[in-house]
Amino acid sequence: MNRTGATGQARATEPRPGVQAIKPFRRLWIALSLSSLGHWLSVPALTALAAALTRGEDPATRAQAIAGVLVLMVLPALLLGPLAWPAMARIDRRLAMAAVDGVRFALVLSVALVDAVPWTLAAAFLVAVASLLWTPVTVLSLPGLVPEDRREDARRSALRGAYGAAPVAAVVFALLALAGDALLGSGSRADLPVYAAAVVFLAAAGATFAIGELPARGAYVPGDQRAAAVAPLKLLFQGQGRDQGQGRGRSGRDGDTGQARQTAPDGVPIAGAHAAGAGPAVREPGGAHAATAGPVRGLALAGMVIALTAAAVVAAARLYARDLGGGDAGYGSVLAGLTAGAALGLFLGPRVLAPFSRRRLLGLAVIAAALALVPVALVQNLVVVVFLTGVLGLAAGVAWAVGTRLPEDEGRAFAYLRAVALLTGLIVVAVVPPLAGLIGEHRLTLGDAVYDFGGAGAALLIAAVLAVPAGLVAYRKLDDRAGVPLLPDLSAALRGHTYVPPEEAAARPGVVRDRGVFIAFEGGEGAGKTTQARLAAIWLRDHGYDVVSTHEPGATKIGMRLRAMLLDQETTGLSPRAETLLYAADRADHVANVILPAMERGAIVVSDRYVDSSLAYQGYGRQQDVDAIGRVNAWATGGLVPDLTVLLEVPPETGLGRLASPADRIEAEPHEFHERVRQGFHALAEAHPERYLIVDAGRPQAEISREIQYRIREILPDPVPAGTEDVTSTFPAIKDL
Ligand SMILES: Nc1ncnc2c1ncn2[C@@H]1O[C@H](COP(=O)(O)OP(=O)(O)O)[C@@H](O)[C@H]1O
Ligand SMILES: Cc1cn([C@H]2C[C@H](O)[C@@H](COP(=O)(O)OP(=O)(O)O)O2)c(=O)[nH]c1=O
Repeated sequence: MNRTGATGQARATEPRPGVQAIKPFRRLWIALSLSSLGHWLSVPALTALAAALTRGEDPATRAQAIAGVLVLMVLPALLLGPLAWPAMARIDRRLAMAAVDGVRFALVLSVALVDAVPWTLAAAFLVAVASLLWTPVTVLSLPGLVPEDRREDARRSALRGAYGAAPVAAVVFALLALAGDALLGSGSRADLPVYAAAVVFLAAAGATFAIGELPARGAYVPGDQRAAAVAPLKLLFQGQGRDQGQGRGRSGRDGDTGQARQTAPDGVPIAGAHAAGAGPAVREPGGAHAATAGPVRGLALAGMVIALTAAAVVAAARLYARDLGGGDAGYGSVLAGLTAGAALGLFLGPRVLAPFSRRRLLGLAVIAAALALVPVALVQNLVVVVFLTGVLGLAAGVAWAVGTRLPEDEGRAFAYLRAVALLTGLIVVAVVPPLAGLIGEHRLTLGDAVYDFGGAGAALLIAAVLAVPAGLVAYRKLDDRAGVPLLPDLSAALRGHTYVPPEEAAARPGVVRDRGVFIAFEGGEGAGKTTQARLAAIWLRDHGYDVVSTHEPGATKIGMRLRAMLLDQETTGLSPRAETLLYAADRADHVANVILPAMERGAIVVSDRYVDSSLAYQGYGRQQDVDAIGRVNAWATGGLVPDLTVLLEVPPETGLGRLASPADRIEAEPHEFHERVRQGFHALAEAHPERYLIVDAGRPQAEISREIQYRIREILPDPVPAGTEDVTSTFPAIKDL
């Protein structure tokens, strides 16, 4: 923590007003969030109504009614998801969504009035179909509402609205059930939450209508939203391995975005956080290729376990809460525990144990979710069950966030994980309630001890018995640090660094990590790297540090010759691999002859560009294998990773517009190239927020350098007294170099 009370990226965007300040976006956000709230509320409301309508019937009929509602609410995402995209591109989205939410209002209201199971089931299906439309509406509308450099923030904010509505809905449902019980007698008004869901949909329709400025149509390029519109069943049928094989070369359109996607409540992705590109910290040779069968199967198993545990809880919750004496309020509380835990897990996932292997973390989170299901099934106390489902949700949320960002899968991990999870979820919600009904209630007597258990608890236990070994196998298959003991690895990660087994450390004499500090400045052309690197160096020197300012390419004698070859417009036909190796050669020389000697004597090294430039330009920009480039560079540098990388972000047109001198070979690349580079840098930084500072470099130089000074102070050997930046920010801004 620092004086601004935030870390990394949060601080970087702090001085800017939130994306919610953009009025049309705020209106879209409100409408989307209300609509999501209606969706999430209608899940327990319709399930509880189905349960109430079959109250007098045998347990099997009851279980089928509950399973029916849940199955019909999952089915559309599995079958119809991709169809929503072209549909939403062609019509007036604002009016369509207002109408759709109006229809959902009428549907849900009619369910409460008709009071019949078949109509409840039909409405559940139709409500879920309508939910599919919101994601394409949001994604397709953003370009018209939000400037390009805020779009990522906007997507994330939309995601938070859509996901965050789930725990809110569960709490609202529980409160309504409680209120219904208190005011009208126990269990008498199962339709109260249904009316509430109808009202929320009506409000959503009104809010959608009020958006006003939503761009009417257009902005749909079939190729662009390709990953978002993948048909889950097709993906499963074809198999991830084949898809990956096709995508690996990052050639053509296939690997162009490098984005992972996240879902809205309907399970359809909102193009979301970038896939975490392999940063320079690629240290584990085994972890780089996911195209091999083991990790793919591991990912599939992980998706199955996440869905198995979470869907089992959702499916059993109504019956289980009743068995534990909690009724609908208890049902809502269990769902609230699960969804709040999951929301927290999704938020923490990318941040948790940052130096720890992501694949190991995914495996561990999956095992944790599976293990949490055991006490959920066995403990006969509703309060404890709510708490434990929160733990389960947390583990599942972390697993989901980590699994969908696995860099090696080139953005496909999300679509695949989602497809596996949807199918598993569908099967689980179809099977668990009938299984619970089939098992029925039993009493175990062991001596004096009596243990009552209901079918729901037993069904959950069966799910746990399946999930735990599946989780263990998933961990085994995902583990990219097999042979590295888990406990020291975890404890090193808790202390903020990556565990290096003693043998490996001995074999890496070149890397000096306990002396000196290494800071890299990265970003696109004209972002201000040179300016800010120099300002930072001046500031550090002013505080008595031994500072070595350096840059890439061309900081050594050989490097200068390589630089001339690399940047000369006359150099034509240089193959991307040769270009990569020349930059890596320059870097190897740079590390060996400039950076390491400086660090050995305890200096602070400030470098204008480092490994990330190769990952972003040669990897993302030239659409080469980012992992392979990471490995080449890890070898070239002996694994030296900066303590801090300052990423200066500006749209390419702004940065290129700042440059006065004629374009060099790389600057002369087309706009799409520079856009890919920018996205690449962003993905790299997002993958390791703990050692990046992302700065909006469109602001005045002094403001930027102050922000950088705050962050650098955190990693300096001796703290620079707070307040010095106020003095040093008056440094004359360094003009062009
Ligand atoms: N924050 C800023 N706002 C406006 N212009 C800037 C800013 N930072 C740097 N510049 C100017 O932009 C140009 C490129 O800056 P430079 O530091 O050389 O970028 P880079 O090293 O990233 O290519 C220079 O003329 C510099 O004075
Ligand atoms: C270090 C590095 C630079 N580059 C490119 C980016 C720049 O266009 C060029 C470096 O030129 P330079 O004149 O140093 O540009 P800048 O002031 O923007 O840093 O080389 C790579 O493509 N890969 C790399 O690994």
